[in-house]
Amino acid sequence: MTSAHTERPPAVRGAGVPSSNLWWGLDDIPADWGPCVATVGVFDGVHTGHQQLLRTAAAQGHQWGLPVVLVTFDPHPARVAGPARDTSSLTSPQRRADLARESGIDRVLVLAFDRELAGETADAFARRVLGAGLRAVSVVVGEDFRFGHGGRGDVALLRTLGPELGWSVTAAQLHPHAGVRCSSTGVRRALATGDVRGAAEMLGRPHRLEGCLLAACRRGGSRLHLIDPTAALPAPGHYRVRVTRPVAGPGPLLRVRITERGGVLVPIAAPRPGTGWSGPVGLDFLEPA
Ligand SMILES: Cc1cc2nc3c(=O)[nH]c(=O)nc-3n(C[C@H](O)[C@H](O)[C@H](O)COP(=O)(O)O)c2cc1C
Ligand SMILES: Nc1ncnc2c1ncn2[C@@H]1O[C@H](COP(=O)(O)OP(=O)(O)OP(=O)(O)O)[C@@H](O)[C@H]1O
Repeated sequence: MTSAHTERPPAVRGAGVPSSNLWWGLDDIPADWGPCVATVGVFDGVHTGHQQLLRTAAAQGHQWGLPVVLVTFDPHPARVAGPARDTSSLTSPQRRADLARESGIDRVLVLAFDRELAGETADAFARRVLGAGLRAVSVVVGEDFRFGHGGRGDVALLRTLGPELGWSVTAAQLHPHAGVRCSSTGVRRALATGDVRGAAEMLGRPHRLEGCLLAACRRGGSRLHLIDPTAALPAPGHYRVRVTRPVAGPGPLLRVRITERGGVLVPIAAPRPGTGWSGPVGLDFLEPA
């Protein structure tokens, strides 16, 4: 049996108010849960393609009077299985859940992606998670969705299992950006070249880095201590960012520097405990500066 729990974060993480719509594993699902509409995938970017898919799932839930659940994985499956590739994080599970909620998702189930889960067959995963766990009556995924050991599960398998497990399948068309499928990979590539505007176009919002400000550099500036050390950094250089804080919301525009060594230097004094600046901040990357 695959371990159901991924690591629960401390009470406050990220620059947003902690999400209350998260389940950290199958054990968190209430015993009387179901039926529901379910969608599955990493959804790291929650980019415009994902948003379109999520709105399709949300519209179905609305029409049928059912809650909509997004099943996601942490860490990114490609850190555990398959060929090595850039899996730097565009969102934390908490932020993913906040963004998913904006597209009409009611609950987010985070599954710890470990070697054991990577070894589970698509058939077994569908039965255990979508069937027994969520009691899904509708599964909504992109038409190229793959899952299960070796990525062998697909839309056709979900459709084959439908009559037995009681769900219908919607395979959503893939939303393009500049003529190619909008993808988290595309967003990571844009950030890696410093194209934060292009990344924002694909995301439908600026890319955000979340962290705490530390007094660690000269001339009164601060260093951003990233909450997630695997967060996707824009290429070294200067950028105009909007600072956001929990509850207080959008703050000032600043010019920050990403160093060659992956430091994030912010030209404001580090906060003192008890000031409005203490606690986590988010930097929304608007444009090169
Ligand atoms: C039960 C399970 C087993 C998986 N095993 C593998 C694997 O062996 N190799 C691999 O590259 N990906 C594996 N994956 C990851 C999937 O290929 C895919 O990345 C994941 O389902 C998320 O879909 P998405 O990338 O479309 O968001 C597995 C996924 C699941 C749910
Ligand atoms: N452009 C898109 N339009 C609609 N649905 C999409 C799009 N891209 C991905 N999806 C769907 O969203 C779900 C999550 O996909 P996934 O997280 O793998 O997206 P991705 O952006 O391609 O990620 P990566 O680039 O890291 O592989 C899957 O069901 C997938 O089919």
